[in-house]
Amino acid sequence: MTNWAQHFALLNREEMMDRVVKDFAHFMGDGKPAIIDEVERINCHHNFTQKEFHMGRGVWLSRKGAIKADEGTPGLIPGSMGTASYVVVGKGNVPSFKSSPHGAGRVYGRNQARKTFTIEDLDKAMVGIEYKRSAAFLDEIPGAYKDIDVVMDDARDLVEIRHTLRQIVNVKGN
Ligand SMILES: Nc1nc2c(ncn2[C@@H]2O[C@H](COP(=O)(O)O)[C@@H](O)[C@H]2O)c(=O)[nH]1
Ligand SMILES: [Mn+2]
Repeated sequence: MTNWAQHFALLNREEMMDRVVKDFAHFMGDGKPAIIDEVERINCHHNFTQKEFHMGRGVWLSRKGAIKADEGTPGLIPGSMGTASYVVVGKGNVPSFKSSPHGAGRVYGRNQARKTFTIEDLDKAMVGIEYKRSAAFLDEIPGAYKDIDVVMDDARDLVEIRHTLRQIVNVKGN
């Protein structure tokens, strides 16, 4: 059942990426879709459990708030709607069970963030980034998350940074 659910989730992520590529090709094209040269796809998930082999034995490993960071495995570590995100490659760190953080992680819980921040705070945090202005996103304001650069520095034994991505547009559903 776990394998089936994981496979279902993988196919969902593939479908989402297919749609992004298709829409991007339309956006870039002049009347007809542009030809997109897709060089690499990083299909990276967090919050899952699977059977793996670690330190000499088979274990059921749950990565909660974590991604797999096996040696050479590409991954994504997002910051927040207003800060940098990282394309990484795993180092296969044994004591961490070949894992790394899945994102910046929260300083404020969702309810706490909604009570602490205002829409004006969100406007200030999102200067220069195109986003859908709504109080519905106050719980995801960049200030509700840890500093991603500190998190990345703490994770230096777990992953190598390949690319640092800067936010231009943020799209969230509400
Ligand atoms: N690049 C973006 N990263 C984001 C955004 N909102 C949250 N985050 C980061 O992702 C992780 C995981 O999110 P979660 O919804 O599973 O908690 C989180 O810790 C943040 O670091 C975003 O809009 N863009
Ligand atoms: Mn999530």
